[in-house]
Amino acid sequence: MITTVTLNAAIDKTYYVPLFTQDSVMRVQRFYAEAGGKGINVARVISQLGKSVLATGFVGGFNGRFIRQELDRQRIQHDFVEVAGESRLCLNIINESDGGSTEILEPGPVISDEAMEQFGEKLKMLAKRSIVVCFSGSLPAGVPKDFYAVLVSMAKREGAIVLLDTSGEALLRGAEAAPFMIKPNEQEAAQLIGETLSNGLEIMKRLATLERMDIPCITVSLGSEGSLVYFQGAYYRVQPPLIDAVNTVGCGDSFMAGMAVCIAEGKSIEESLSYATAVGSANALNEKAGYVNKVDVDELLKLVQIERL
Ligand SMILES: Nc1ncnc2c1ncn2[C@@H]1O[C@H](COP(=O)(O)OP(=O)(O)OP(=O)(O)O)[C@@H](O)[C@H]1O
Ligand SMILES: O=P(O)(O)OC[C@@]1(O)O[C@H](CO)[C@@H](O)[C@@H]1O
Repeated sequence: MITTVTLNAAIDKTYYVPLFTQDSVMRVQRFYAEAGGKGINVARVISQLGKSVLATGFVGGFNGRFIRQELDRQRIQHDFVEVAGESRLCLNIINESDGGSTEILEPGPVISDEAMEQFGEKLKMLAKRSIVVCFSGSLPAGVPKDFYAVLVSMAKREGAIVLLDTSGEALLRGAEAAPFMIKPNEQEAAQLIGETLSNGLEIMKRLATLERMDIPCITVSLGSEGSLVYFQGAYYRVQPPLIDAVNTVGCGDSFMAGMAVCIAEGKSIEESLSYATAVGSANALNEKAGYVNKVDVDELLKLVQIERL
């Protein structure tokens, strides 16, 4: 089984407006409301790829009930810790005139010590049954900055392969617990090494050789440019096909879903990266965030290019 963890779950609302203009009244043409937050997106995409997955984390309030109901409707197994307060609402406004996207993300509920303890117990039990545990997204308020580091170590002790996709200090601290894979974007990678380098490959190489970083797989994702990857001493560049992107929010989560599926099935790094790249690109073809069509994935996979550097 694959388990995905979303500590800061959300209702993701995607608004399509003809022209996004600041300081104006805008009428929404089409909109979607989905169970979201990065780990939940990962779970949904894994399920759309036809694989078994369970989503866990914290949910609360009316929004939390909506999230559980949506997961039930989509037949995705879940086991969340209920918390006081409301799970957040995250807005993604797509400007149809140029395809640009503006995200407005609420902070989410404050997590109590008791809820954190309860979650730790749940995670131990789930990680024991999981081949892969994938942690994704920002930390909610109340949670210590090293919470991912604690959870990553816990899941590893239970025998799971751990993937971590987060940012800022949560990533800096979480990376120290040596998950199997991290997926920073270029800016986050630069933050990890503590300096700005203009060349993606330079960033990648510096990152991979940091002594405190004992991570077998580091993927620096570059949007439509694909990704630069370090895996056990080797470097790769992966190039997605050229597509007409509709909504790129959730591409990173879809990439993580592809990696989780392949790692759980023991696929080679080349196969895993190619597949994950196709899954990431397939998400961009969809109006909803964290949604893929398996037929698109299979077609795009034929066009992904991977080279060992
Ligand atoms: N416009 C695009 N065209 C083709 N493939 C894309 C595009 N955008 C993203 N992808 C694919 O998805 C992968 C992950 O995307 P990206 O680098 O945008 O992740 P991210 O910044 O973590 O996204 P998010 O946080 O919104 O989920 C890329 O490496 C690439 O393979
Ligand atoms: O605040 P976080 O957890 O970093 O990001 C949350 C979020 O922007 O990420 C997803 C897209 O990747 C959206 O579903 C969600 O709203």
